[in-house]
Amino acid sequence: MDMTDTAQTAHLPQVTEPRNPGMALDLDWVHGAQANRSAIERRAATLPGRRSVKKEYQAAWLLKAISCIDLTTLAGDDTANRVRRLCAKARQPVHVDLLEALGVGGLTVGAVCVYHDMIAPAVDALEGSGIPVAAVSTGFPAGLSPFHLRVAEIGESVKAGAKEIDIVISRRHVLEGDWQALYDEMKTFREACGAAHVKAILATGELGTLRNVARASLVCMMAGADFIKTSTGKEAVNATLPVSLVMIRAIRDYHERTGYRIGYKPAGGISKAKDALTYLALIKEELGDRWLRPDLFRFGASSLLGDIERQLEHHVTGAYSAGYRHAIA
Ligand SMILES: O=C[C@H](O)COP(=O)(O)O
Repeated sequence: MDMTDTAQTAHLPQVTEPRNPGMALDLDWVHGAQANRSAIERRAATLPGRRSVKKEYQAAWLLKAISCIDLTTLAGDDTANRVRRLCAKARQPVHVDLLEALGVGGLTVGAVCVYHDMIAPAVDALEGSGIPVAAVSTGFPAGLSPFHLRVAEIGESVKAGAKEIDIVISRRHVLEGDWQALYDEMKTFREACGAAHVKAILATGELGTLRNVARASLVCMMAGADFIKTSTGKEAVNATLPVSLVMIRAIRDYHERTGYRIGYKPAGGISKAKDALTYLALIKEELGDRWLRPDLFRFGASSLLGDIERQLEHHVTGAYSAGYRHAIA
C-alpha cells in the first residue's frame, strides 16, 4: 500500500460532512450483521509491521496522527491546573524547534477530552484556538446512573461549552439483544446533544462477541451517532484491531446504504507511534483517504502524543530523548 500521497495532504483544511440525521431502526439489517472472528483476526494480524512507512513519510503520517488525537485526561485526581497544561500541549503538541525543522506550522490536536467538571478550565484555556472540548458523559464509564440524570448530564456539558459529547451506551441492551432499547437510548442522547457532536462509546471489551459489536455499531449509527468509539479506556480490554475492523466495516456499510459518513474513534491503550501508524493504515485501506481527517477520525489517547513527539525528535535529530522530556500534562 502506498501511504505517501495521503501523508502529503496531512494539513489540508478540514472538510465538513453533512451530519448523520439517523434513520428508522432497521432490525432486518441489524440481525443480518455477522462477524467471522477467524477471518477478522487473520486480516487484523496482517496489519502491524508490514505497513511501515519510512523517513519523511513516516514523519508526515505522525503529524497527521497528532491532528487526529483527542488529547485526554480522565482521572479522579484531575485538577484545573493539569487540564490547563494539557490544553497548552493541545495548542502546541510538538516542540516549536521540531516543527520548524519539519517545516510545519499551525498543528494542533483534534480535541481535548475531559470529565464534565473540567470543561470550564479547558474551554478557557483553549479560547481562540479552534480546538473543541469533548466531554465524556452519561455516567461514564459504566453508564449505570439513572437515565434522566444521564440525559441531564449531556445538557449540562453542552451548556458548559463542550462541542463534542462522548456518551457510553448501556451494555446490557446489547447483551440482552434489546436493539430497540439501545436505539431509543442513543436517539435520546443525540437529541440532548443538540448541535454538539455525539460519539457513541460501545465499550467493546464488554459486549461479548464481535457480532454484537457489529450490531451495536449499526444501531448507534441508525439512531444518529456522529462517531462510534471503541472504549472508555477503563474496560479490561480497550481498542483492538479486530474490533476496529468490525466497526469500520459497519461504518462502510452505513455509508454505502445511506450516503452518510460516520466518524471512528479507537480509544484506550493506544500509546505507541507505531500503533497509530497501523490504525491509520487500516482506515486508509478499509475506508479511504476521506476518513483520515479529524472530522471523521480520532484517537482517544492520554499518552500517545508523547511517544509520537519522541519519534519526531528522532527523525529530526537522529537521537531518542528520554520519555519524561515529552510530558503531556
Ligand atoms: O478516550 C480515551 C481513553 O480514556 C484514553 O485511554 P488511554 O489513557 O489508555 O490512552
